[in-house]
Amino acid sequence: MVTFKNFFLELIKPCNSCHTSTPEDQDQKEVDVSQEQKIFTFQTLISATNNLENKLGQGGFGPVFKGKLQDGREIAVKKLSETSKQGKREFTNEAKLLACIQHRNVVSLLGYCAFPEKLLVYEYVVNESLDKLLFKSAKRDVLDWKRRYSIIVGVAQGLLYLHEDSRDRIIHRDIKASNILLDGRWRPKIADFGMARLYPEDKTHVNTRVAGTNGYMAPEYALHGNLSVKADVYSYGVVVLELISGHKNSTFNLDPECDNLLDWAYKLYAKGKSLEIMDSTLATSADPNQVATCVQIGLLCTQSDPKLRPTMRQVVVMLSKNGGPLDEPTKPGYQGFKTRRTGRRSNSSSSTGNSSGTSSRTSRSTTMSATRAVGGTASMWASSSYLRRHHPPSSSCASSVSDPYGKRPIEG
Ligand SMILES: Nc1ncnc2c1ncn2[C@@H]1O[C@H](COP(=O)(O)OP(=O)(O)OP(=O)(O)O)[C@@H](O)[C@H]1O
Repeated sequence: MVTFKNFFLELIKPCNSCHTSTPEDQDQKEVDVSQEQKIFTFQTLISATNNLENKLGQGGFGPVFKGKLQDGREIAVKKLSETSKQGKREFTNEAKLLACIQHRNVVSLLGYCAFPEKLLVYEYVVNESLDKLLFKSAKRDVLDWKRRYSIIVGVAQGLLYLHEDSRDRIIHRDIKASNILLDGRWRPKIADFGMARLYPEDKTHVNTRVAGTNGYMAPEYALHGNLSVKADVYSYGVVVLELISGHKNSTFNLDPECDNLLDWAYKLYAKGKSLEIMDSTLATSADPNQVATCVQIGLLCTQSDPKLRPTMRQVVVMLSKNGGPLDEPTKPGYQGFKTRRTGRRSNSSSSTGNSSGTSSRTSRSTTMSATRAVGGTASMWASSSYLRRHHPPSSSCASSVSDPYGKRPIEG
């Protein structure tokens, strides 16, 4: 049996010699050479975190603590909660994927401790997560338009790297404001790879069990478990609209006619009033053309049909000065979904080796996640009588319903 320690050794050694091709990545590599991922002793991390005292937050698989290594580097330490069964798998998944990733818009994994506690050690990202500033803080105005725009661009570049330019092609599956950390220069770093999936180059999508967070999950993924890079594009679009408006999609309640932030943004866009979704704290800093472009990009990314959504490469081009005219977005949400959902989901394109047994498990997982995982219009369809009729909850899913973090286990 491969021990946890051996697992990491096998994993990390070859990745330290990963080759990168672009000059930008080579810059990054110089930094990484001096900060190789390593095995930390439990004692080192206990001292560094002052006995796991300074808690930064609580994630799906355990608490995160702030610490400082003897060499002065600040760290964030994620501890696998003993009670978390799904956490063990997410924990290993996160380490495995992050060990091979090097990009300025993706958080760096510095190392780990396997015994007696399982701990992952990251660079500490000083301004912590975007959600804390955007939704929970009176300090929202520190995020002026220039910063928000650079977050929009940086997250797009990080996702493009994951989808197309990293050694393994990766779908993050849980892009949301709390998984975007901001460094001292307000540059975004994508974090939390517990649920990320590799996907084969020759497949456009895979069928999988659903895992994700309320308000950010693409409809085809939440309902059918159809996972492709376009699920991340959708979540990215939600984050873009949240950044512009300062409102959280899943708790949006500004307009009784609109089920969620996406509907509201589309309604105003269709009336030629996109700028009205803008957070009032941006009034003095905003560049109206950029804001309008970003609203349109957010709406293009959250279109119900994944084929209509742009790729992250196209988003990066749209955000560049030479982006040119943008397409007209179609309505976000579940438009067109009712008709596609009438048949049983086909597994023909699955590359995950789903047996029929897995398939029915996928269907049940999908139901439960969708019921509590998508906001606004999405929750309308997710919790609709249609969904209950076609995907009745099963006892095997019941335990997941009580998961306070809205996460679902990933398959092996
Ligand atoms: N490297 C880091 N630097 C600074 N703060 C961090 C770092 N990693 C995590 N945090 C803080 O710890 C909190 C918990 O992180 P974690 O990724 O475990 O969970 P989450 O994304 O908030 O929730 P969930 O696991 O349900 O998605 C984050 O919201 C963030 O504020």
